[in-house]
Amino acid sequence: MATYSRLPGSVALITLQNPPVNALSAAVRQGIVDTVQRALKDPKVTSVVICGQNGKFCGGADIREFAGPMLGPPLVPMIHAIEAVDKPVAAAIEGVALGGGLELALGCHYRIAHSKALLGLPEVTLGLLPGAGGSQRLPRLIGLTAALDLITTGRHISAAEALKLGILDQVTDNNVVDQAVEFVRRVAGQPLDSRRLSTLPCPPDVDSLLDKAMVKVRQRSRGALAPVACVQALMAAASLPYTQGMEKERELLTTLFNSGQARALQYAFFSQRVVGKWSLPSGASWDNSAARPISKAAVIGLGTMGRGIVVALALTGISVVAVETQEKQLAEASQAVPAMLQREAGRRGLATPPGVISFSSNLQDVSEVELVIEAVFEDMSLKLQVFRHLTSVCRPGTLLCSNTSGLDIDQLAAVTQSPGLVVGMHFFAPAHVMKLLEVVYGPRSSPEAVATAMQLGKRMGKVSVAVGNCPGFVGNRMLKPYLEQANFLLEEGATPQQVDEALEEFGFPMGVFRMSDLSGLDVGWRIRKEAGLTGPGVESTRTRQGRRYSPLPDQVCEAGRLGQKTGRGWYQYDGPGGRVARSDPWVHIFLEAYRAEHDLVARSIAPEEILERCLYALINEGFNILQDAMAAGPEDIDAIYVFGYGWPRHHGGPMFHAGQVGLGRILERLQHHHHNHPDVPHLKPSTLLRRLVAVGSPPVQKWREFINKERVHSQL
Ligand SMILES: C[C@H](O)[C@H](C)C(=O)SCCNC(=O)CCNC(=O)[C@H](O)C(C)(C)COP(=O)([O-])OP(=O)([O-])OC[C@H]1O[C@@H](n2cnc3c(N)ncnc32)[C@H](O)[C@@H]1OP(=O)([O-])[O-]
Repeated sequence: MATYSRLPGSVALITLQNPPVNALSAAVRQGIVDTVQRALKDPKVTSVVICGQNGKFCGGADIREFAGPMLGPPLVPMIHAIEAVDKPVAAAIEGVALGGGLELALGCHYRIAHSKALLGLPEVTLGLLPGAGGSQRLPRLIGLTAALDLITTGRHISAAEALKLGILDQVTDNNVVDQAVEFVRRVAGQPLDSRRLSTLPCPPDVDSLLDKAMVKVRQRSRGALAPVACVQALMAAASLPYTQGMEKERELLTTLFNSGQARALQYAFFSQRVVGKWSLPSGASWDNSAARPISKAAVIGLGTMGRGIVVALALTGISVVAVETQEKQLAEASQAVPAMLQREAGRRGLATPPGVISFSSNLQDVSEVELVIEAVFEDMSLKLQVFRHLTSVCRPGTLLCSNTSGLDIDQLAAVTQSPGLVVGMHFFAPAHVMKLLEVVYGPRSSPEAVATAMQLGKRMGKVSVAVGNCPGFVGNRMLKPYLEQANFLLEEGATPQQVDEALEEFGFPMGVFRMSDLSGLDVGWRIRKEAGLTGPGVESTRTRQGRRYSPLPDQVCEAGRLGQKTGRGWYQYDGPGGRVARSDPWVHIFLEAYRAEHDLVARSIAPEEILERCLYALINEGFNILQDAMAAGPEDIDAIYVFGYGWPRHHGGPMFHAGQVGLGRILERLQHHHHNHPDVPHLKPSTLLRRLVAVGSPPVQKWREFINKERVHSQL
């Protein structure tokens, strides 16, 4: 709703009220229509100020309403009515003015903001475009170039930048409502024509800026619809009169609104928030488990991951003891880390946190910290050694966390005096940049330890997801069948390019083989050796441990081809460290020889089959993970894949995508492929998938409830 009050000096104050972000729900829109009418009719009122309750102006349209029919007064005429008012109307912006919230402010004649406010039109991140006049009014106010940047990126800008761009008329450190009231009193009676943005001409697109932008946006968007529609709306603004431009904006918005991509992106928006409300099979959860405050932490092992973790911690202002026992590595890290910290602080517009990192080669120096993150080489015996040492050095009650990407957390906990204080904190490279953090709880991890790690993740600006302790946790456990299917497809006739093209066409930034070359083929090779799947004494057959196995990647590594780091892998590069992948004749000859050696006849494989086998195998493992209660719900899995594995956000995530394709279809295709490949267990449809199809394939938002019910009735 919106309240009305009359302030001394004939100013009407309209306050939006819809916690927590005063989103423009039907009730708020009705409230605005009613209060603006009232201000109009009140002869004693000479000017109007619109503000938001609880220190936030407005977070935009109410995204929760998008799933249902649109009720209440529409936004566009509501904002037109404000613009048409013949008394000055000022928006007093505090906290945020985003999406429809900024569009509402653009309908006002003046905009005053607090210096800490954030502004923007992030609709594109929700698969939409500014649909309440933003795509038509903003370019008229700040020009095409700046409008193009804000609308196609959806980025939030500071009040200082908004003032510089000309969006704001004033920025204040004081009470913004008081400032706005004083401002409108001062301008009352002045002509308003030039303040009505819809009446101003839109600067013409003299340098075909928009055509060039369209080419770039199409390349960058990898199949996402909204960025393209944003440019089309701006093209309308630059070439059509306002009313027709608005017609085009409405048309484009309707198309986007009804697109699966918009639903996927809105689901991703809420998934990112749902995972913060974590719960464990024990019943412990975010709202009944207290996190411990952390002001001093330590990181053990200063390789690539360790250095990134030190920076991520330091950026929160926590003091960090960075420990590395190898002198050479320590020397390099103590050079590199401060520079990384400065760079990252600069990128985030933060001042570099003062002197919060100390370097040491002595594990004794972590005796006073509250939390330790171990990031040494991915070898269980080494990690056990470190944990044994830590449990003797650290003071009682210290949380011990491991950055392992898939080793058994409970085995590490077992060598400590307080297994309840051991959790996994699985970062993704580069650890100070990638948003995802898997917080891994073992059967003995205490709710307090999980709560503390989740809270710390939030402080580092991470999307933290609580997951159960199983081999590969969630992300890497699902990646295994995806990688295996890709290798099997090569055996059967595909090329690395064909597989990668199909996945990149789907929207992945990089296909599986280019990604493997980037992260280094030796990483997987070492894990397969440790699992006894390959290595000296292991027979080179295509069946290992009772299931189909492709020795292809092992043989590529045995040929010294470890990816970008050696300049050769599944592709060739311009020397070690090269970034540009080019098809390599060696690989094609190698594949033909391999098929001949194993009597395999190459066949042509369509992109559809490549997608089905790689993605459905991954999705199927997602269902097994939900069945095993290693993730609380589909949103957890989808947030992991969107923020950690490059799953295209406009497809929502693997589990959401399964719902969009149709669970019946996924089941039928898995059965088809499993029938053709009975020696590949991860193609065998998960019981949970079968159960969901059997009960009519409820929408993804209903799975969490269904799984909990099934678990109670031990159907799973
Ligand atoms: C016509 C028009 O052109 C179009 C079509 C539109 O306008 S489309 C809409 C465009 N607007 C946006 O894209 C802004 C989206 N919101 C945000 O970016 C952030 O929320 C925030 C504003 C920067 C605050 O961040 P935060 O970190 O302080 O808190 P939070 O945890 O994120 O949010 C706190 C709680 O508020 C909920 N929430 C936030 N914004 C919301 C919104 N616009 N609608 C509904 N709920 C919203 C959120 O789900 C969470 O709920 P719960 O989990 O507690 O139940």
